[in-house]
Amino acid sequence: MSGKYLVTGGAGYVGSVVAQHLIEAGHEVVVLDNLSTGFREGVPAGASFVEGDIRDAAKWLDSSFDAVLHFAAFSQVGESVVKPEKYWDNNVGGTLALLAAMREAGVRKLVFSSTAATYGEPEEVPIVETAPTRPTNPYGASKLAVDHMITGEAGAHGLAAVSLRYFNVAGAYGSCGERHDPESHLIPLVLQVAQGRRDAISVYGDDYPTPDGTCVRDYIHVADLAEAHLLALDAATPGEHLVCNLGNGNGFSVREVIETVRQVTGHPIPEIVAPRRAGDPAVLVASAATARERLGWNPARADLAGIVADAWAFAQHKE
Ligand SMILES: NC(=O)c1ccc[n+]([C@@H]2O[C@H](COP(=O)([O-])OP(=O)(O)OC[C@H]3O[C@@H](n4cnc5c(N)ncnc54)[C@H](O)[C@@H]3O)[C@@H](O)[C@H]2O)c1
Ligand SMILES: O=c1ccn([C@@H]2O[C@H](COP(=O)(O)OP(=O)(O)O[C@H]3O[C@H](CO)[C@H](O)[C@H](O)[C@H]3O)[C@@H](O)[C@H]2O)c(=O)[nH]1
Repeated sequence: MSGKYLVTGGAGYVGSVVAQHLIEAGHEVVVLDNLSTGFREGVPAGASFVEGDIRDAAKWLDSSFDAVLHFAAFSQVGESVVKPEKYWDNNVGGTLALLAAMREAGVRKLVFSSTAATYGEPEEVPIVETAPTRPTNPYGASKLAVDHMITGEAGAHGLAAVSLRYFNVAGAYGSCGERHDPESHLIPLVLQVAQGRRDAISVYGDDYPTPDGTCVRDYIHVADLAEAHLLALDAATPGEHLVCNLGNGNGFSVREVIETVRQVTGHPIPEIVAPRRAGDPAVLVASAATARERLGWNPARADLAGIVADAWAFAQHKE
C-alpha cells in the first residue's frame, strides 16, 4: 500500500537515498530541508520539496501524512565538541518541535536516524542495543537525548517509533551520494586523494590495540541502510520505541579501507600517519541481530570493494 511521508533532511546524503527508495516503492514523498548542509539538487526527482526548518514543521504537517522519517540534524563530531550549543539547539530543540508538530497533526509514526556515537567507547564488540550508552562527544549525546525523548513520546502518547543506529555509512545510490562540506569521513576523503584533490590521506593513529594498529569500523552501504528504513515503517508499533543497530557485523581497519581504495581506483594513495583523533574508539562493530529479527533486514552489499566502487562512481560523476 502506498503512503505519504515527510522526509526531514532529504536534501542530505542519507535522507536523499531513502527518499529515492521510497519513491521507487511507489510512495509520495515531501522533503523538508533548510539546506544548512544539504543541496537542493540532491533532492530526488519525484519528491516535493519544502525549504524550511524542522522547528517550523507544524506549518507543513497534517493528518494526510502516514509517517515522518527524520534525518535533519548536524552531524560533525569535531564541530560538536567546540560548538555543543549548536547541536543541542538543532538536534534536540528541533526534534522537540517536530514531535510536538506530529502530535498536533495526528501523525503517529516516526523513523529516526540515531547513531553508533550514542554508545561511546564499547565494553564489548559486536555492540548490542542494550550496551551502555556513554557518548564521548556532544553530537552523540544530542542523538541519545533524542532517543530518550522518543521513548517518552511512545510511552506517553502512543507514537510508533523506530530509531536506527547507523554505524559507518558509505557508498552511493545512483545520483545520490555523500558530499559533506567540510568532509570528515574516511572513504570520501581517500577518494579525494585518488581524484588528485588531496595529496595524501592522514591515518589518525596507528598505535591502537587492533591487528594493524589503525581503527576498525563497520561500513554499511547506504542502499542497505535505506532498505532498513522502509522495513522500519512496516515494523513500527504504536506505543513502542524500537532501537536497532545497522551495520554488517564486519570490521575493516583504516589501512584496509585505504588498500581497498587503491585496488578500486588504481591510484597509489599516499598515506601519512597523524596523531589519534580525539574521541575515536578503537573498534566499532555492530550486532545487527535486532534489525534482522524485528525488521527482517538482510543487508546485501557488505563487500567493502563494492561499497567503495559505488562511492567512487558517484565521486567521479559529481566532478
Ligand atoms: N552519515 C553517517 O555516517 C551517519 C552516521 C550515523 C548517523 N547519521 C545521521 O543520519 C542523518 C543524516 O546524515 P547525513 O550524513 O545524510 O547528513 P547530511 O548533513 O548530509 O544531511 C542532513 C540534512 O539535514 C538538513 N538539516 C539540518 N538541520 C535542519 C533543520 N533544522 N531543518 C531542516 N533541515 C535541516 C541539512 O540541510 C541536510 O540536508 C543525521 O541525522 C546524522 O546524524 C549519519
Ligand atoms: O582523514 C581521516 C578520516 C578518518 N580517519 C579514521 O577513519 C575512521 C572512520 O572515520 P569517519 O570519520 O569516517 O567515521 P567515524 O567512525 O568517526 O564516524 C561515524 O561513526 C560515528 C559514531 O562513532 C558517527 O555516527 C558518525 O556520524 C559516523 O560517520 C576513524 O577511525 C578515523 O579516525 C582517518 O584515519 N583519516
